Amino acid sequence: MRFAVIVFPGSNCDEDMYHAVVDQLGESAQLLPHTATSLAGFDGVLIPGGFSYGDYLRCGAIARFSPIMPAIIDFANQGGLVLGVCNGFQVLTEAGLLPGALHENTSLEFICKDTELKITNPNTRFTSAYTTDTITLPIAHGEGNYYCDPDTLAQMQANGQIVFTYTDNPNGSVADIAGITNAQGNVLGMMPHPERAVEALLGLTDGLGLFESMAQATKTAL
Ligand SMILES: NC(=O)CC[C@H](N)C(=O)O
Repeated sequence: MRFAVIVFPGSNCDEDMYHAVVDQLGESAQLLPHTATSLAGFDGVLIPGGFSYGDYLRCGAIARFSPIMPAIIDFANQGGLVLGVCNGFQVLTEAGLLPGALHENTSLEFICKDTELKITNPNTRFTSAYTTDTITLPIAHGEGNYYCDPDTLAQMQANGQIVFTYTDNPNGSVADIAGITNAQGNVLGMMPHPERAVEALLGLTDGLGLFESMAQATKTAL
């Protein structure tokens, strides 16, 4: 499987994402600058965390207009797997590829700690490799407070689009939401960082299952 890891000015988890899929998973990947305009030859897109364009206006609001975005939107609309983590999740909501928005944490503080997550939908292209329903991943964000209107929430619940929830909500997210997919299930956004939890040396390994699930889903589909 060949992943594109998108690099915006201000991304700071791009190398971690690359390390996770190449060094830990054994798949191939390429760091792709925000100025690129094509995703030809890639089977999956990883939008990493960070502070794209300095978080000016709102997190992800400027990245959403970068040259690579039309290609990402096309890729997603054709059913390609797209993962956005943290700032990547914010970019995906700004781009309209995922419903809702990320507000400031209710504490108005940047929160950096390990969190326990419940896998609320194990039957997705991002979670199928997990054999447990509870995992621990780190969070590191100032604007992770997920919001959507009640109708959208009900629709997502009915469609199984809520994939991860916090067991102890750290940021005020509606329905304890930590990660969601689009209705088609090929785009996932999540605030916790799976790429920071892929080897014992980092203290956590629960992120690996997510990348394994993506690789399996792509190989099955090919
Ligand atoms: N780690 C991240 O991607 C942080 C995202 C964003 N800059 C925030 O603070 O919410």
